[in-house]
Amino acid sequence: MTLRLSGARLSHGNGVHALRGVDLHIAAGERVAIIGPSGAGKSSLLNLLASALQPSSGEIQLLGEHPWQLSSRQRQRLRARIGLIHQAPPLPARQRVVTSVLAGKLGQWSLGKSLLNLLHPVDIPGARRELAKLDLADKLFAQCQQLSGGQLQRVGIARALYQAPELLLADEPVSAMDPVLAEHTLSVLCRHAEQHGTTLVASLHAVELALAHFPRIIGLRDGLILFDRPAGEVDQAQLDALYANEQLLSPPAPRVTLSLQIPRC
Ligand SMILES: Nc1ncnc2c1ncn2[C@@H]1O[C@H](COP(=O)(O)OP(=O)(O)OP(=O)(O)O)[C@@H](O)[C@H]1O
Repeated sequence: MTLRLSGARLSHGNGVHALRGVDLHIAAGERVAIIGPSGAGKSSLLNLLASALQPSSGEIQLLGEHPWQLSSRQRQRLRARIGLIHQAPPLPARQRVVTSVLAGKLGQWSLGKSLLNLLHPVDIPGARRELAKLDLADKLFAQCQQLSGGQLQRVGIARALYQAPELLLADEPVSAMDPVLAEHTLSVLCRHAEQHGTTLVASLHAVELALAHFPRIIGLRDGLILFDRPAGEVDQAQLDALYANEQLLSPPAPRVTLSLQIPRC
């Protein structure tokens, strides 16, 4: 079993209840997309699963551990087994891409090797290999500040691929990419997960990409799971209910092409 949430609630510092009692079980090797309207709690859920945030109440089990019952050192070791891809990767502006990618293994390397890596990249071929999968090998020695938003997202993904974690979490990983790159990048992520037996959980605004690439879809709304079903069973009525927005005059629920609902990897 990879992860389990029981009655998980999360309130942010300002009192906003981002998650209001989530029960969830995801088995090892599953690929799951989380969809839902803005503010539904998708990022909050992923941060909970990354053990970056502690639930206000309820239980969480990750990779067979109870993260908040561990010492901080043990929790650090658990986090080294989890990769979190951010929508806007927090990479130092002047850092070289090669160093950013290799930093994916900092949690697994000794202090000596980590420090050495800051002075001179210790595995340039490894970084080049992951960047090449994302068509970014030519940026190996560029500074992060020289990259576009979509290129930065791919550096963040290359870093997570290099880390090769057991659990890979991705928060809107392709939001800054054009449709062709987004499609390619999700294929790379899914193929990596399949080949390594990695559990992959990604939040996505592009419903058609979620349906096309992920066998299981979770619809989140107002901090609660509205539906949790195989991609092939998600229908337009469920999507309409998920994205209904009474505040807008004409709610534009996404219309999806059902022919895209075949998982490709
Ligand atoms: N750090 C924070 N402090 C206070 N409130 C927060 C914080 N992060 C998120 N929230 C609130 O928690 C709720 C859920 O936010 P979250 O970012 O998890 O939603 P989301 O589904 O990822 O949204 P989006 O699709 O727009 O990224 C929102 O009401 C948001 O305003």
